Amino acid sequence: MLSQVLTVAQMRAAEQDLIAAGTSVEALMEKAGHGAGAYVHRISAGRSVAVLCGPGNNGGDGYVIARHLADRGVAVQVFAPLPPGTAAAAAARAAFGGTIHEGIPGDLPHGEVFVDCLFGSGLTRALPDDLHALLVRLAARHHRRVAVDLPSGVESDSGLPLNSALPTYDLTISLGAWKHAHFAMPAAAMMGALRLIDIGCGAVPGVPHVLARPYLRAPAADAHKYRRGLLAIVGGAMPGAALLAARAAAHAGAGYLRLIAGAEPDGIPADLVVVRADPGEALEDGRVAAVLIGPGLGRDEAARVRFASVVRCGLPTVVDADALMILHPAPGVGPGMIFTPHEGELAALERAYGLPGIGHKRERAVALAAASGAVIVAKGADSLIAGPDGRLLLAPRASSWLSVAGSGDVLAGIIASRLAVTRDPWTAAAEGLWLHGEAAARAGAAFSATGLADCVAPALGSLL
Ligand SMILES: NC(=O)C1=CN([C@@H]2O[C@H](COP(=O)(O)OP(=O)(O)OC[C@H]3O[C@@H](n4cnc5c(N)ncnc54)[C@H](OP(=O)(O)O)[C@@H]3O)[C@@H](O)[C@H]2O)[C@@H](O)CC1
Ligand SMILES: Nc1ncnc2c1ncn2[C@@H]1O[C@H](COP(=O)(O)OP(=O)(O)O)[C@@H](O)[C@H]1O
Ligand SMILES: [K+]
Repeated sequence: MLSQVLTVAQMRAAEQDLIAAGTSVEALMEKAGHGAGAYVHRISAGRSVAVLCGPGNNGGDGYVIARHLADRGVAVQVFAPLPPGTAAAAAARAAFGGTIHEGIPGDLPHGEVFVDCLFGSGLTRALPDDLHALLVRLAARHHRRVAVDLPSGVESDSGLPLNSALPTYDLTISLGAWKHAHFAMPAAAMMGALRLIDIGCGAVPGVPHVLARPYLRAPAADAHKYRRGLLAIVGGAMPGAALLAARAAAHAGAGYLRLIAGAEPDGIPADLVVVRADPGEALEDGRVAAVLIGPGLGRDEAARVRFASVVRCGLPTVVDADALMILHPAPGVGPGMIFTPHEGELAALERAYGLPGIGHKRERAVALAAASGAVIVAKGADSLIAGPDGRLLLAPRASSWLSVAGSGDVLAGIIASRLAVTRDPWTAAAEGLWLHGEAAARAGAAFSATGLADCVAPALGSLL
């Protein structure tokens, strides 16, 4: 329930449910403000705090936070360019009783922590110039910046900034539930670390969730290599990418890896079995649990023939890279498969399936999943997973060092390995994407794709 991601309308409905069940808006604001205030208190470590309060209930949270800090002896100043416009915010302001700077002051303090409670989910349009300037100036005069619920000026449902030159934050404290902006670019990049305050919202059926740490098990006591999963990687014109995917797959759980080579690979690792046969024949082995095709495949006629052989075998398949660019809707293409497009490949798939390609990334991925029957792992700085049944998982921000050539091949190898183990596309996509992010966190800075692949086993080990 605490992993659910809500739109503004769903958040309002969830709050209305709480109010209907007997909790007042003031009580919800108190809970939210106390939770957020505790984080700000910890960050301030006793040093001065400036809270910018807007006219709505986000501003109301700000007054509760200010009171929480003042009660603990923190020097806190409130900036309130507009008077409270809701009863709950007015009551919270009255209860604060400390220094409030009204209007737009000329002189602003320098201090340790700035708390942005100007606007939250009620933002309906770009900030007017005077409020925008006040926000930017206050943010610039403080070392640490905290956004409450959302950075002001960010649209909650889209993650789009409605003003240019908005501040960035060290911490964003979401209230009640996650919002889409917390996971969508470009907003997610402005927010710093993310924390959530539980105010008791119930589970909303059918909404997206945040990708969670999976539960994995070591192989069963009586496991053998085939039972753990035989993954066949269908290579093509450029063998390096398939070898990289294989290196990652080897560390992600599959018991046996077989490369059905196209071009002759150099430097084959000793633990990789290379088969030089037509994929159609090679995949007839009834022990193959899953297939990966795409990394280094090429896009020529030979690539199309190899892809057609994979489709005919009807096995659970990860379709990546070049294979996504030559793919067309056909019997056997989609159901039981995982497509792993980056933005360019997503656009190509939308053209292939006659989709308009409009709306939020999450809506485009859900539409492609429904049209194709495949599980879609839409990659990028805001990766997500969409299922043909409409399910959606949003990945927490991963290391930006993943923006290195070959990290997509590593992801494809990990997901394919999990597919060989689990035989379930949805589970494999979720486990694989999580392992990729965790491997990147362990790889540190400036890693190569090979270095990333070598961190997959420790990432997996951390889940056992
Ligand atoms: N409800 C609950 O139970 C709980 C809610 N909680 C908190 O409430 C927040 C949502 O509160 P909210 O709906 O009052 O919205 P908020 O973002 O404070 O401001 C909206 C006001 O600003 C105005 N306005 C909008 N855009 C503008 C602009 N660009 N420039 C100028 N004005 C603009 C708009 O009026 P308008 O002019 O559009 O009619 C309206 O007056 C949420 O983020 C969370 O922090 C928590 O306490 C938990 C319990
Ligand atoms: N800035 C970023 N932050 C987080 N993850 C990123 C970022 N840039 C790229 N990635 C991830 O790295 C991988 C890149 O894959 P892809 O675009 O296919 O690259 P390649 O083809 O070079 O392997 C994807 O999993 C993507 O989600
Ligand atoms: K805010």
